[in-house]
Amino acid sequence: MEKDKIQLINPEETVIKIEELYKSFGELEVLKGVDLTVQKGENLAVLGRSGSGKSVLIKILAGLLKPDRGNVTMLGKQLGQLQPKELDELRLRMGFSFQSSALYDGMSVFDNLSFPLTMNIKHLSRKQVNDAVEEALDAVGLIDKIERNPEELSGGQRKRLGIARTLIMKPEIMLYDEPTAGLDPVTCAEINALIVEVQQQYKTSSIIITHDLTCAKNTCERIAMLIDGTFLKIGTFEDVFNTDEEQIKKFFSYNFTL
Ligand SMILES: Nc1ncnc2c1ncn2[C@@H]1O[C@H](COP(=O)(O)OP(=O)(O)OP(=O)(O)O)[C@@H](O)[C@H]1O
Repeated sequence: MEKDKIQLINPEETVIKIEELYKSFGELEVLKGVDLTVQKGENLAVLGRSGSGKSVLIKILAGLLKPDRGNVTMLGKQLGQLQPKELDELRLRMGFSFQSSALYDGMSVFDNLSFPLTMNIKHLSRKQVNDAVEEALDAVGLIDKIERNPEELSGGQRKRLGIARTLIMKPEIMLYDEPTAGLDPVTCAEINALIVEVQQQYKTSSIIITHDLTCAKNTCERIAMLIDGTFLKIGTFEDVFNTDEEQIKKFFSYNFTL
């Protein structure tokens, strides 16, 4: 897959802007002045060692954690200035593919999708709900599983269902936390392809937190390397891969699975 051939929708428009972000837990300084922008239509991977603060960063973007200092602007709204209702409205414009986003195992695949839709958008007709569920399942290649229960699906299919559950709300931003973790190489490749399809079909802009270099290379226009609490290097995969920075070279040498 050749990511550099994808045309960004509007590379001039910034949809995520992170400025001078700090977060500590007691004595532990995790984020120490993080700056980052994501352009409209772009997929950006955040790479970093275990414990470097990737999940903390994505939780701040999702509004689940508050930073100690700094600003996050998403879709033109500054997170720190939003009232709870405004934050909820903003979050409806974002899709989350987190490991913790558990599926409802007691409900069918159809109900797993129709439930969040009808919870968030009132007064939809039965046909509108059916059409939306079918469109989201079609997008992730699970239309034939519509009457199954999630526990009957494989790990990769469950991941797809989780993504469909966010797509049903037509998100403008997608946040993926370790989308390929725990999957075999073939399933990883399928999820990577799906992430790119979502970007193209739904015109999303995304941040993808990952350890998986193949995922970063095949799904993202740019990579941001989180080391010692800041982004040491941001650029194309090749820019980052070919850097002389010792800590980045070490990260790539231990993670080289391409
Ligand atoms: N709520 C919390 N309270 C205290 N410490 C926390 C909390 N959340 C995260 N940390 C600490 O912050 C650091 C960064 O954690 P984080 O989960 O962001 O790492 P990560 O880069 O996502 O790692 P991994 O790749 O292993 O998932 C870790 O040392 C972690 O123990």
